[in-house]
Amino acid sequence: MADYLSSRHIAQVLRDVLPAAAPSGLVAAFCELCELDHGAVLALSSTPAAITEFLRGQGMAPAEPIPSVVVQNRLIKRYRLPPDQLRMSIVHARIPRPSSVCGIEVFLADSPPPLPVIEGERHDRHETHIAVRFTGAGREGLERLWRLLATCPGGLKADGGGYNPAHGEAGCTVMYFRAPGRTPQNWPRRLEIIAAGRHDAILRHHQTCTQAWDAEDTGSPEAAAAAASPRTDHGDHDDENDENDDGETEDADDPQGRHLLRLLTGAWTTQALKTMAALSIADHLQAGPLTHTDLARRTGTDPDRLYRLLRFLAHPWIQVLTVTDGRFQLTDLGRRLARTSTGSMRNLAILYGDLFYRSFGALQEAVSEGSDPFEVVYGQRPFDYLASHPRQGEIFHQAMAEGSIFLAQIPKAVDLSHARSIADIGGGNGELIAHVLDAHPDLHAAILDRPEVIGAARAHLAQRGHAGGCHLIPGSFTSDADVPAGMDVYVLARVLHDSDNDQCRKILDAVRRAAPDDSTLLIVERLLPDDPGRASLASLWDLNMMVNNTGGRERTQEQYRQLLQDAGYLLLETRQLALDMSIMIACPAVADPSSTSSLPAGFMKYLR
Ligand SMILES: C[S@@+](CC[C@H](N)C(=O)[O-])C[C@H]1O[C@@H](n2cnc3c(N)ncnc32)[C@H](O)[C@@H]1O
Repeated sequence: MADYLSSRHIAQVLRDVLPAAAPSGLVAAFCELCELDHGAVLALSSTPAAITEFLRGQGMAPAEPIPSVVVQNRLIKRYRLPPDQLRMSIVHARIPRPSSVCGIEVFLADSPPPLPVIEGERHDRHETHIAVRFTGAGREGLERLWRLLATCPGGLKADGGGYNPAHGEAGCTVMYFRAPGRTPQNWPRRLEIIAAGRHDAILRHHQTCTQAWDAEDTGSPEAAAAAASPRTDHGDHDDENDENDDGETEDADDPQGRHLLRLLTGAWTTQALKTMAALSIADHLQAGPLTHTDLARRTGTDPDRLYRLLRFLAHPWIQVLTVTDGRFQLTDLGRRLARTSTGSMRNLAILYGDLFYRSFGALQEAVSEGSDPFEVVYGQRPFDYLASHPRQGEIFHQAMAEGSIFLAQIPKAVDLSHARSIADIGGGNGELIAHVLDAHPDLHAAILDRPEVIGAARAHLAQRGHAGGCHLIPGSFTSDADVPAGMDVYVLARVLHDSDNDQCRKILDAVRRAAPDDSTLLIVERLLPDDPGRASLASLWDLNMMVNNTGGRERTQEQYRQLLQDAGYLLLETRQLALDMSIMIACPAVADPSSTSSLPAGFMKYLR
């Protein structure tokens, strides 16, 4: 580490430790605002004296070892050791380098560490990181650096931090970041920023992001709670009273309470975002920042109340707006609530904040009594309700096409070059078929959906440049008369999860009766992981299916395999799409009479 640091300029070190996609502007900003402070490593020797001796031999001046509670607890937790099995120390040493005050930090065990620690750390080097010292002036520079890091392509994430009052005259604030992947030296991409003084606002924001990202990474409620517990380091310890490697103490706050408040006020956020979407605030802000009075005039709203909504939307928990000099501006996230923006989710915001919001109010009864919330609240089954409330139906079908980047991936995820025809069963407003036709304009395409949806499909396909390019069939997917026969490919995208097993079997049976033996069936769904502790959006949308669809549920791959088998299909392969979606490729489970193989006909074709 010492050789590495002393042979490199800060820009080279940063290029190593930042994600490969980090823009050169980010490295330049670091060079302008920071100095290299130290590199940290874990040394696997059982005798601290040997390490300090070694450091002296390298021309460094090691300080006396001090206990490092945080590293110790992190290793104990990582390797599930009994609490008294490991004692860790930390040694600081300056690297003899004329123009620099750069140093190294060595973590070491006071007695021989257990074998799993040696093996694991030698292999993964979890503790290795690079630290830079912020030398820029003022809060703005530090905030700028933080923003640059947080928006850096490549997934750099906040990873804990704290304030150490004992470090220097005014104490110091430290913030850790980590990125996926490893450096060319095979170290984890882990970066620490040290800033003199106390920077409560940014540190608080940093901690909030750490908790949110940790919870997102691991997905389990336990992980979310653990992530929400006070942290002063880049690791995974959970002792509130610990000091970290550099001796930081946690700011006097209640990060866990903060995290819980954030969860408990999720409904406020849903409503604020829905109001922003319904009032077209993002559309008005697309041309540039506006004051709240300007916006109030344009949206016909009460200026004081609008101001309070905008301030809420600019809070770091939400961050769809920023405010500078009294003018509100869209962030990239906020832009996606405008009608015409790429990847707009405006209708989804309205759907989740209105129709689906009210039914979620009946969740408790659903869990206690087994009732169907949507029917309890609206008195009709979801698709019947949408048929009798055309405006809500329009929002629903547009919302289905939004946030559906995975639909665009389908023509690439599956080879459709052999196909001459494709039928999207329950195809909604035709977004998927539009993507398929973009890639394969000569395909003969058909959409079957309920009669009231066909108009929306016609309009959407025309808007996407495929007017008349698709046969639109009003009808029911359980009726043999309606499911088109003889197609090469059938698609059921987000259809089966709307229904209970009996209804799924009826849909699959009807498709199977219409499908030639050498056809292919594509099923697009979110698959529940077999391990309920593994994070997947499927677990969240399963609850939505329970609330907003009679009998609806997400399923595991095995459950789909079984349903397919019951209907005479063989699941061949599953491929991943964005947003935790999967596409399952199946074919009729019949032997190909012209083949000597006992494999089904569809399988052979698929292999070609
Ligand atoms: C969740 S949406 C999925 C739409 C589209 N496949 C997608 O992934 O965006 C379910 C679709 O099934 C349609 N649907 C519901 N009941 C139906 C029925 N009995 N026959 C045909 N389509 C039906 C709905 O109108 C809706 O378009």
